[in-house]
Amino acid sequence: ATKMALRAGLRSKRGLTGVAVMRMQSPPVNSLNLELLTDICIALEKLEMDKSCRGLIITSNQPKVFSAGLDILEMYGKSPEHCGEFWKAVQEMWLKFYGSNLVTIAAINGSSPAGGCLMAMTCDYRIMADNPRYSIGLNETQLGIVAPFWFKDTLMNTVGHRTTEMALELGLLYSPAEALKIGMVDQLVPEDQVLTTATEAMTKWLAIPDHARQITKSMIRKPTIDKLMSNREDDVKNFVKFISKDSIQKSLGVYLEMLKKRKA
Ligand SMILES: CCCCCCCC/C=C\CC(=O)SCCNC(=O)CCNC(=O)[C@H](O)C(C)(C)COP(=O)(O)OP(=O)(O)OC[C@H]1O[C@@H](n2cnc3c(N)ncnc32)[C@H](O)[C@@H]1OP(=O)(O)O
Repeated sequence: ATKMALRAGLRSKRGLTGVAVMRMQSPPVNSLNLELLTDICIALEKLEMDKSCRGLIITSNQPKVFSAGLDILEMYGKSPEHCGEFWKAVQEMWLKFYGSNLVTIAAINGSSPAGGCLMAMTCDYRIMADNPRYSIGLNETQLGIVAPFWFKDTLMNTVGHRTTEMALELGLLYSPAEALKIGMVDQLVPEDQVLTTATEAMTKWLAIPDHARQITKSMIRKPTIDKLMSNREDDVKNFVKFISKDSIQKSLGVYLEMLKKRKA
């Protein structure tokens, strides 16, 4: 069953209050299915309304994985209606995180491909475990699918135009060191220090008056958010049309098989 442990009002050794820690706990790999996406959105909505909460750290309770990205099983062999509902939930998660008034920090304690990378990139700051076995990036083309414009925009806003061309067209997954180099993540630390470092970084961000930081964040991100807001329905239709194609379903099937074989 999907579970998401949520601990609001974290009190660290340094006495940091008003910071919630969201720990994704959906075994085995925190793939973003409809249930987990809905849980995350509801939790974030509650925190946004809680006046005592100023910051959110999102991390994983699963070993070795932050999030495996969108749950492929939500897009493979499902009805167009189901795919549409699923895509609305993905949009909702992105809109809520990218437009959040809270300081959001991703404590990336494992691999974070595709939708997992997207989720991390919606945050204000990213700290990743310095483990060369982990990877992060938007690898959609490797699955034979196309990252939609708002995935592309989020990446471009984070790493710039040229790096986005290379990263997206080739579907590159980066090691933590490479991700740091291109600016996909902001800091690398030993695995056991990811959460404490996130808490330290949060202190710095919370030293800025909320209203000034929030208005500045909105000024920078609003055009990207507005672009999806004014195209939400078309984006859902495009997704359903694209994902329902026989050729795309076949690619997803082959990819799922590959994941299973790799394990064997
Ligand atoms: C015009 C508009 C068009 C729009 C087009 C659509 C755009 C879609 C956008 C985004 C797409 C995505 O996010 S797709 C998801 C992409 N994710 C990946 O490619 C990651 C795949 N997973 C891995 O690489 C690895 O699992 C891992 C590195 C994350 C972890 O490795 P580990 O060795 O720890 O675990 P396993 O590989 O053994 O996996 C365990 C178990 O989980 C299944 N699994 C893994 N990832 C997914 C997933 N994303 N969805 C569903 N299921 C997943 C894997 O098959 C194993 O299952 P079994 O135990 O049954 O074998």
